[in-house]
Amino acid sequence: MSSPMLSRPAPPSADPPAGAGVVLRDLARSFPGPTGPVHAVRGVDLTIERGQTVALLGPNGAGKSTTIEMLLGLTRPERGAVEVLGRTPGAAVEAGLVSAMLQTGGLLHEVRVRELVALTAALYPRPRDVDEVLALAGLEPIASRWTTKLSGGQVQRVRFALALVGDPELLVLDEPTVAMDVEGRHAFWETMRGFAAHGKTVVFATHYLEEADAFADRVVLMARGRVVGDGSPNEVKALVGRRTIRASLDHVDLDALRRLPGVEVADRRGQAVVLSCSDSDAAIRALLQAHPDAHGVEIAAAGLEQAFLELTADHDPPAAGADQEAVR
Ligand SMILES: Nc1ncnc2c1ncn2[C@@H]1O[C@H](COP(=O)(O)OP(=O)(O)OP(=O)(O)O)[C@@H](O)[C@H]1O
Repeated sequence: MSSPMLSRPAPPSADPPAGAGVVLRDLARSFPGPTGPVHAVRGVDLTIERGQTVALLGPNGAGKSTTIEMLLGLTRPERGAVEVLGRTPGAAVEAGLVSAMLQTGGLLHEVRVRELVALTAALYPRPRDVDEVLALAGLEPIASRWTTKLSGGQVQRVRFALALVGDPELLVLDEPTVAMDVEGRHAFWETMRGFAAHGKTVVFATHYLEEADAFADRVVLMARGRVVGDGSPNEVKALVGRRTIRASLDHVDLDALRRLPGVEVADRRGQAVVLSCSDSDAAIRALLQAHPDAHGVEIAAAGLEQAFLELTADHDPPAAGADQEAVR
């Protein structure tokens, strides 16, 4: 992909865009690979309401970027249809309704940060105030720096400013916080929260389970070119339904713990035992009855990572040539 943002001149128009945020219907796309076609996206159906913040979560090669490229009209689908704010992707971009922050693409050289944000603002019919955007993206201290003199995290923040300055209705972000440090990531998501609170639609791809969990209203799990789970972060976790009980117990027989009702797996981690449960209510009752001396007892819902691993395990055969890697 050649550009970190989509920013096109738009005819001035005050008409509110109609329709759902994004509709993807039976989208499919494959690429030629060394051992046959790589089926990057294999029939994705998704409707994203306006105002939703949706995380596309999946491991490397799941098809997130290809889906995003089709959503933005940068890649033509082999099959299926895309509608963005009631229009074709191209028309939505032309109207200045969509901005994107993609994984690749450099910044314009020979300009300073502030100039670049101002130049981009001039492409849009109703841009945001440049100083406000510089402040939102945490760029005030480096506003007069040349774009060639920035760290990876600073480049990401500039790209974020460029995506925000057009005040789009839909913001599409492909792994936006890669290269940001923890503080930068935190500030980024705080700003995104403010953006989404104005009723804007946000779609972002991420490997970071905690980001999807903390920021999205809805998590769409993708694996091997398909949607394998879809719901709120809590619903996705409930799809698996597993909970973990952790307790400190002296002199306990792990095999006996494994035989307790509702317990699937029992492990020892230092002083504690950890029980992975299919029925945590039954398991905790049985555990406390058998071991009234148990202390430091904690029950936790499954993380998204566990949900992801269970939902994608042996779902279907891998796409030809598609590398399967673990989520971070
Ligand atoms: N232009 C292309 N040519 C050939 N294969 C491609 C191309 N683009 C994507 N692919 C392949 O399609 C599959 C899906 O890739 P895609 O980039 O959409 O996944 P992803 O979920 O975004 O992964 P990542 O998290 O690593 O960015 C991968 O196997 C990838 O190698």
